[in-house]
Amino acid sequence: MLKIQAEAHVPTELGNFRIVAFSDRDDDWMPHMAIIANNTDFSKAVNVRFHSECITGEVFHSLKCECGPQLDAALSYIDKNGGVVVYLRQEGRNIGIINKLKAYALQEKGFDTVEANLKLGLPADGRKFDVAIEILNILDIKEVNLMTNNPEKLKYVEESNIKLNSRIPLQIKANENSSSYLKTKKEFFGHLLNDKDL
Ligand SMILES: Nc1nc2c(ncn2[C@@H]2O[C@H](COP(=O)(O)OP(=O)(O)OP(=O)(O)O)[C@@H](O)[C@H]2O)c(=O)[nH]1
Ligand SMILES: [Zn+2]
Repeated sequence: MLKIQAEAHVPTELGNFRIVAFSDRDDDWMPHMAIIANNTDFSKAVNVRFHSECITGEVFHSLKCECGPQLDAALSYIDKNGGVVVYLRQEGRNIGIINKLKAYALQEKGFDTVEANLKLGLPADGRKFDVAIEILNILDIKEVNLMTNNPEKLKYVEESNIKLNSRIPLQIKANENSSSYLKTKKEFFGHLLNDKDL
């Protein structure tokens, strides 16, 4: 059963957070995590982001996607307004970093982000967000303002026991590398993105 395995306070450049690791195993090297701002008021709707891991964007500052700036924006937002980032170990929309790099290699040949996954025999998006809902329940969060542009994440909350109070858009302006990736997100996945920043 998923449970809190460890937690500690960590000061960061973007704020002081409590970082909590969740797993059903105490020897899990890749646990899901919650990054919780100190000033979070759990008696009101909590600002929450479900964020899927992207090592290329968040650690290596890749310009192919907007995951790094989105994560930083979400952390800065919760530092100011209270809230929780649920960091999910779903690298590459849950196909893993090896397959994501294979997909990137196909993208170099002209396939878009969805076509590349499909050509590898993998789903366009292999994620489920039940585990994020489970984590909110463990944290006893009853109502959320969800920081996302992804309608699928909103649907998971709407269909859960947690109340969706509002959506907080989290759109990062495209650069020349990320523009086609973001356009595919809007066209294929129906992401709620403003055209002017694509
Ligand atoms: N397979 C694949 N995954 C990618 C690619 N680019 C980024 N990703 C992954 O896409 C995921 C993006 O996660 P999120 O930012 O949480 O989710 P999102 O669906 O974009 O929704 P919001 O950001 O909430 O609007 C991460 O797991 C990235 O590793 C790609 O070209 N191919
Ligand atoms: Zn990314």
